[in-house]
Amino acid sequence: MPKRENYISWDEYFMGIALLSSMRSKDPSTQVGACIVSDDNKIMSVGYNGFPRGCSDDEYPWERSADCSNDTKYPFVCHAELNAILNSGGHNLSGSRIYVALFPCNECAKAIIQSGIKEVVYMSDKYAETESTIASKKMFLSAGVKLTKFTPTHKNLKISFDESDV
Ligand SMILES: Nc1nc(=O)n([C@H]2C[C@H](O)[C@@H](COP(=O)(O)O)O2)cc1CO
Ligand SMILES: [Zn+2]
Repeated sequence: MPKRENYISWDEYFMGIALLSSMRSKDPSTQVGACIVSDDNKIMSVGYNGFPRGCSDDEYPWERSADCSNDTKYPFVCHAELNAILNSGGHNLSGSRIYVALFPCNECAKAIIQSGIKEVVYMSDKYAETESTIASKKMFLSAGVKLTKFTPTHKNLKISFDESDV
């Protein structure tokens, strides 16, 4: 029997895991997931955006704007990329790549560079015009981190929990 042809690529597999992780996010406006992969395609870590451990999703604000910035989510939320780096349990991430649904901010860019991640594969760049993203790109360029826009061959993937589909 010939092998299956319609299997997903490595990039689709890892971005798929990043997107599945993002579905755990409680952020009502933007859900971001990240997946860190070694140069021999082993998954090192995953993460999604959320409040730090012990900071209840039900107590901290999910607002995007307020008179006082501490009444918004921004000072408190831990980004998907930082969570993925911190969740890697101290493993050496040198030479790895990070798959992320949304282009990294300047704070995550610093953590990505300092942890030795060599490539960022991203899907959306919806905040490309912001100072934060412009600063990220400047640092990634200086640090020699490769930036790759994700190019899927499948338009979408279906996951079914129906046991008769196995
Ligand atoms: N690269 C990123 N990774 C992330 O995890 N985030 C998170 C922070 C917030 O929880 C949310 C963005 O919210 P909003 O400004 O689109 O309502 O996504 C944001 C960015 C953008 O730089
Ligand atoms: Zn960030």
